[in-house]
Amino acid sequence: MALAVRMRVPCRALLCAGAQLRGAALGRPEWAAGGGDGARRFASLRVLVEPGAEGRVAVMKLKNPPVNSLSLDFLTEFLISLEKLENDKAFRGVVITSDCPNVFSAGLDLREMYGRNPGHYAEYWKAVQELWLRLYLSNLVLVAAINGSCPAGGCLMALTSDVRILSDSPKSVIGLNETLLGIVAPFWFKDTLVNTIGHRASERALQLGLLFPPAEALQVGLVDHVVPEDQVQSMALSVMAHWLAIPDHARQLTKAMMRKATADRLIKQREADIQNFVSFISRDSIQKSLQIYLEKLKQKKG
Ligand SMILES: CCCCCCCCC/C=C/C(=O)SCCNC(=O)CCNC(=O)[C@H](O)C(C)(C)COP(=O)(O)OP(=O)(O)OC[C@H]1O[C@@H](n2cnc3c(N)ncnc32)[C@H](O)[C@@H]1OP(=O)(O)O
Repeated sequence: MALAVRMRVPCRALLCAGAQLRGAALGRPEWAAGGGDGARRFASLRVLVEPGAEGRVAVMKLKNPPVNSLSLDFLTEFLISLEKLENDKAFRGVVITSDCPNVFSAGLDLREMYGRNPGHYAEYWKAVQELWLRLYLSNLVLVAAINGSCPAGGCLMALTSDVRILSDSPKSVIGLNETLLGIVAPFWFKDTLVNTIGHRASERALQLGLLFPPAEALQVGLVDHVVPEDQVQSMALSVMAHWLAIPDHARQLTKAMMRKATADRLIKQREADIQNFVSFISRDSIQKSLQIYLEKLKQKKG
């Protein structure tokens, strides 16, 4: 039954073209015996996977300092790790969290979208699509333990989870803030948000590029729980236990029923979406906006 609902998306192209070529350089994740409970752990350079609870749950820690920006290499490693977990029948759920202080993920890596060539933009966008499809259609229970700032692509990752727990900290803002950068969230980012908080709230959030502080994120339904910083992971594991009490096949079929139509919209036009992205991001005006935004980030530091 579980096989019937495995919604394998065509990730092979990415994993072959990207990951295998990069594999050696990236320090391909390796399984290693670990933990007295017989659970396994593995690590790559930028993704650390540890057993969470009773060997059924893995905790995936994003470890791409300083801000877990989603570079092409990071995406590739993340996808390899996720596939390992999907293929290991021991695991039924994954908690996704950050190993970088105060930041869950700064979203897409702006350096992948600025000053590169069209071929690079196309490769990068394909990887971003793949990340979304693999997470959104995952058979695993995914819980995002959001322990810091979560803008744009970081928010997209969190939105693909089944449950979101946000730390109660002034740094923990979350939202699709693309318009603040002078860029536009693609339709599948928008669809994911609409599916979570509804049309009107999404319209406002997207146009204004809102980054919601914890109380507001909870109120609008962008996250499900707000807890003190030191309780984010324990809360995630406790919520996970609740979800794992449901038989997998019934939960997976239900998840597929809820999400398939949204995913299919992208699957049916992946190539067109890539071309659209490449021509959009290559525009002089968009490159200028990104340059200004990157400079602002640097100035903030000085
Ligand atoms: C039609 C439709 C078609 C398609 C149209 C196109 C659609 C594109 C969709 C885009 C989705 C995205 O995710 S776009 C990305 C949006 N992301 C953001 O706006 C977040 C920007 N970052 C921040 O706000 C902050 O860095 C934050 C995450 C809060 C952490 O603050 P901190 O004070 O801890 O750290 P900082 O000092 O700011 O940053 C540390 C270093 O990391 C760098 N850095 C920060 N964010 C970065 C990022 N996203 N990519 C690369 N580098 C980043 C900074 O420049 C610094 O570099 P050094 O100075 O060198 O050390």
